[in-house]
Amino acid sequence: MSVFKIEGGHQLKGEIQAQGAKNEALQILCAVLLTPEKVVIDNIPDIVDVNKLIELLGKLGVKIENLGPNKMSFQADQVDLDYLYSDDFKELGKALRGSIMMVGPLLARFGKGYIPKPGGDKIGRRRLDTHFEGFLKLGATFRYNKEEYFYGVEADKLIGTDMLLEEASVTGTANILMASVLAEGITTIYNAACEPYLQQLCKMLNAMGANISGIGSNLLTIEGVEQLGGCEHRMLPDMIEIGSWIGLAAMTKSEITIKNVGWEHLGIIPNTFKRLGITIEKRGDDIYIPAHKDGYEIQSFIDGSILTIADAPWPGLTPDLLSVILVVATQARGEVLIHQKMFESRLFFVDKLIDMGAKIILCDPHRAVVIGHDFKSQLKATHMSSPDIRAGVSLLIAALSAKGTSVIQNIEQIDRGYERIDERLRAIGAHIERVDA
Ligand SMILES: CC(=O)N[C@H]1[C@@H](OP(=O)(O)OP(=O)(O)OC[C@H]2O[C@@H](n3ccc(=O)[nH]c3=O)[C@H](O)[C@@H]2O)O[C@H](CO)[C@@H](O)[C@@H]1O
Ligand SMILES: C=C(OP(=O)(O)O)C(=O)O
Repeated sequence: MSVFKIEGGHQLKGEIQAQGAKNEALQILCAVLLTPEKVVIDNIPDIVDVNKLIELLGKLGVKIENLGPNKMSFQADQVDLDYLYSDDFKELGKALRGSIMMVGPLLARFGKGYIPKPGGDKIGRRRLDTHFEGFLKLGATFRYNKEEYFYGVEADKLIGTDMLLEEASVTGTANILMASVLAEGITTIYNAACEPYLQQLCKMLNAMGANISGIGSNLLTIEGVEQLGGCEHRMLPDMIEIGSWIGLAAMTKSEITIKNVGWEHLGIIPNTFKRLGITIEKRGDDIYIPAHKDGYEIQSFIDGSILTIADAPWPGLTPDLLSVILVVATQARGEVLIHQKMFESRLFFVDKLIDMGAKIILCDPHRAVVIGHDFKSQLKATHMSSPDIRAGVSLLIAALSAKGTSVIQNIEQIDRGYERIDERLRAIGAHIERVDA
């Protein structure tokens, strides 16, 4: 097993290109199961979770061709449904969160979809009720094997209906949407999640011949069609990675340009970093972050009270950036309350930051107050383990800004979502090595 060895305290400089979006990729790749025709996908991030899903598709019989860097074609014309009953599927299927989104397409096209309880980050309860309630509404039957943690849905035919989701679940909306595009009649999904990931999925499905309206809103209307065809699709840049690089630049006082970010899809993210006092310049489709030589100052609310940064379903702030925002605040001038509303175990990594000398009070599992050092005191290097993908990258950012050499274990968590992170960071001057432990 490898670890990252990081010598902190160096300024970085240069350009970094954002990879394709992980969470979009997981949806888009599942959608290839909806058609026997060829689907060409570009800007696929070369990361562990995505590669595992591609492996799963391959084992299901999907023909996969490499068409160049980050570009592949997929053809699901000979799907081997027997694979769904294999032990191999039970093992591989539970290795990532995104595999759950194979259920909707399989149910819609083949009348059955099975999946072991999916993995993903251990960041609190991650229920799947929204997914299965949606399938039930479309007419499917549901069974769950408690011993094996194995879920299954079956239906001879899906019938469109109106549904109001209990919560705007990202993967839940994608799953139900992919089932309903081939259902008979009209389906409406209200309280639908509408992240750019989902907008992209809707656009792709329409390019395949689906009839979805309301894209980008929380009310999707889907007129079912009998079959879908092939298409070409290009993934957006990963907004979570972009946010991570903004945080990295500020915290290491580095001048960094993030190339081709897809500004119009970043929502509230740039403004949230501006709230922390970080200067973000739009240069064409790039983000330019100057070196923050004099630090950065957290804004207060208009009435002078302490700023709160909280997550919310899109177009609110994605919960996946709160860990990065928290770590960046540890060197800001001022204080902020970080409120992680969605997940109850995502803030525990702050213990490590406190060990490194950060001033943080964990008020409860959802809220932490951060009092910034204004660079008057550097964080101290330490040994730490990456608990989840975003806490992992946040600890990595902390280590790059800290004094001395840190070691991060369990870096598979970071590799789940960040493509060749060590190599790309070295290219802009980071002192980071992947070493065998
Ligand atoms: C593979 C993938 O795409 N993963 C993302 C997806 O996970 P995922 O789709 O699993 O997450 P969900 O959107 O279903 O829900 C996330 C959590 O937020 C809670 N919740 C959700 C909606 C809501 O309106 N209120 C609410 O409290 C849920 O109960 C759950 O605890 O969306 C999450 C929320 O953006 C992200 O953190 C994950 O990176
Ligand atoms: C929580 C995340 O991923 P997953 O849903 O795949 O665990 C994430 O990307 O931050």
